[in-house]
Amino acid sequence: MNTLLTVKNISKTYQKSNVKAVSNVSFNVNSGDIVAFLGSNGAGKTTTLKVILNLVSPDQGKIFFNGQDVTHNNLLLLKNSGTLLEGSQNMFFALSPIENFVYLGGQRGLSRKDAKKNGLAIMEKFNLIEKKNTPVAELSRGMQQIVGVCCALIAKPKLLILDEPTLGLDLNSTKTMIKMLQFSASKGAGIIVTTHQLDFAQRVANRILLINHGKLVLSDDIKNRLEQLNQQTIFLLKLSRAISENEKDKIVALCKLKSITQNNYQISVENQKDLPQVLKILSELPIENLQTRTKDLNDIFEDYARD
Ligand SMILES: Nc1ncnc2c1ncn2[C@@H]1O[C@H](COP(=O)(O)OP(=O)(O)OP(=O)(O)O)[C@@H](O)[C@H]1O
Repeated sequence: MNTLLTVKNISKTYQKSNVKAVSNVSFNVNSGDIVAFLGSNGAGKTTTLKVILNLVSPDQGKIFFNGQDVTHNNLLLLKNSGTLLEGSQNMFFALSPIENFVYLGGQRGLSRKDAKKNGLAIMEKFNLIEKKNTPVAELSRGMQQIVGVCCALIAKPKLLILDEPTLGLDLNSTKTMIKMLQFSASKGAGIIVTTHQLDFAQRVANRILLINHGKLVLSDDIKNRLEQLNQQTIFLLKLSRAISENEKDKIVALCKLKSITQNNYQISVENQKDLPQVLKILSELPIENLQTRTKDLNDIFEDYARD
């Protein structure tokens, strides 16, 4: 798959607040990629997206689209991308979804007929077709979000940049969103999606970018990273009493022990050869409940998005 977007060494300090929001960030988005761009509040995700879209000018670094430098002249990027940015509206609230599709589709070179057809086909998938003539201002927040995503997808762009597209969406709409994004990626689109919903990120994306205090701290294939993490065995234990100091010493000599709540513990066995010995220690504890669990994106996030 070819590289659609290259972000190279971008940095941005906001003069007003003197905050270094983005620090030397680099990554690629390939055709067919769904990249989950994750990080805590204020980590620098939106600023990075705004630099890509030339809405914020970087202090250093370059943006390339299809190999062409679009850092300061992003017409090519805008022509080939669909965006949904947090807090800024990519549609007109006084207009209905259909009117927005026709206007925004027209800007992207679509005929009225095709703009309507594309927009309504997406609304239908979200079961929202009966609202096609209702002004966007009169829709619920979740519905507005869906119409925003329809507008971003209207011209079947090569690059999709979606800032928190699942904000306010119910379970069914989130599932539809996952299917739509995966369908677009299967047709060759490259997608960057920011979200705080890690289960959504894990279900939709094939790659993860994690930013912390403006610095990219992880860029990896999600499956690979989870497979690596799940070489470990994790036990969740509920005991009838607290672990004694002596028991604690035996456990931490072999594995990691984390106290969750009173009498509830998590034990992570990193080395499989230690498992028989760990099981022996566990068999001597007053266990009320024992579960094993696999690691997920929450664990990656906890490891990398610390202060
Ligand atoms: N226009 C601005 N002027 C000054 N500082 C800003 C501006 N926009 C963002 N910042 C600061 O830059 C940092 C990064 O903000 P940004 O919006 O990029 O984070 P984010 O990762 O998108 O956060 P969230 O998940 O909360 O949306 C924050 O400390 C924020 O206060």
